[in-house]
Amino acid sequence: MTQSTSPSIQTLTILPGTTRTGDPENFTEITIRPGDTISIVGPTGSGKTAFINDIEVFAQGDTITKRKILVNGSEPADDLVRDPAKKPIAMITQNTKCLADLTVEEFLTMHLRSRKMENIGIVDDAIDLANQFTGEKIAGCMRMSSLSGGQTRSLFVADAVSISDTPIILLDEVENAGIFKDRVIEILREKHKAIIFVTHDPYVALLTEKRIVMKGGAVEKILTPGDEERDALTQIAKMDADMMKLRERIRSGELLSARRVEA
Ligand SMILES: Nc1ncnc2c1ncn2[C@@H]1O[C@H](COP(=O)(O)OP(=O)(O)OP(=O)(O)O)[C@@H](O)[C@H]1O
Repeated sequence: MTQSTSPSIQTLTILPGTTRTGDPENFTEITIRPGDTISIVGPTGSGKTAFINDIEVFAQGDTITKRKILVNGSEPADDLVRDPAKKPIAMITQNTKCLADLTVEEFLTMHLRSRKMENIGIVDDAIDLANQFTGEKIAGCMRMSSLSGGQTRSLFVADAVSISDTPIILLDEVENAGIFKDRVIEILREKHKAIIFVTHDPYVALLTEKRIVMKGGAVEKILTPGDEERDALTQIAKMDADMMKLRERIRSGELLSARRVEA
């Protein structure tokens, strides 16, 4: 059987806590559903990581922010919070690194076995999926410890989708890490996963449907731009593609003469 052990999540609700100065946060509730794409933006130190950490630990007024997280409208059951096999949330950060001396295939197979799932092509599916997120090809025979940052994060997102089958994926500032963010968003939306990015990247911010703006440790605004930003998104997609080309040229050792900056 290849059943998911994560429980069915219809809604995840964030209830307000307090700002860094102890005042009540100014929103009623934020509800996240499968398929939602959300970015968390704001200046350095504004509380973005604290916000997704609250989601990751299912805060119950017991973190510095005093927020509460409800699952399907209620306080989450204990096993949902404590049993890693049942946890419906995967968090992938810039610092995600795998020290296991295993091949990619062995690593994924071990994860499958720990979840009592049979490998009927799931490992291959996870590797194929990871390869859709990164331009640096991942093969099953590669050692986990030799993967680049982009490959590792792509594999962990694919692992969260294919093996953990978690309905909610949190990504903390992974934008410069060699992953195709538009593909990640597109595929996770297709697979009906909720994805929440902490980001400083304008392209990611505009690719997501909802934008939560943080300030002083609190949610300052919740934006749902809809069509209003469609033209800006087209322009930013082009700028992002140009920046990627430039990055590749610099990586390959090219000297950028002023004449040839625009590729
Ligand atoms: N509501 C809050 N009440 C009290 N302290 C808070 C609150 N929110 C965040 N903090 C604290 O403020 C500090 C900065 O928060 P955080 O790391 O979440 O910011 P950030 O926006 O992720 O910053 P960066 O962009 O630099 O990663 C942390 O020490 C955090 O614990």
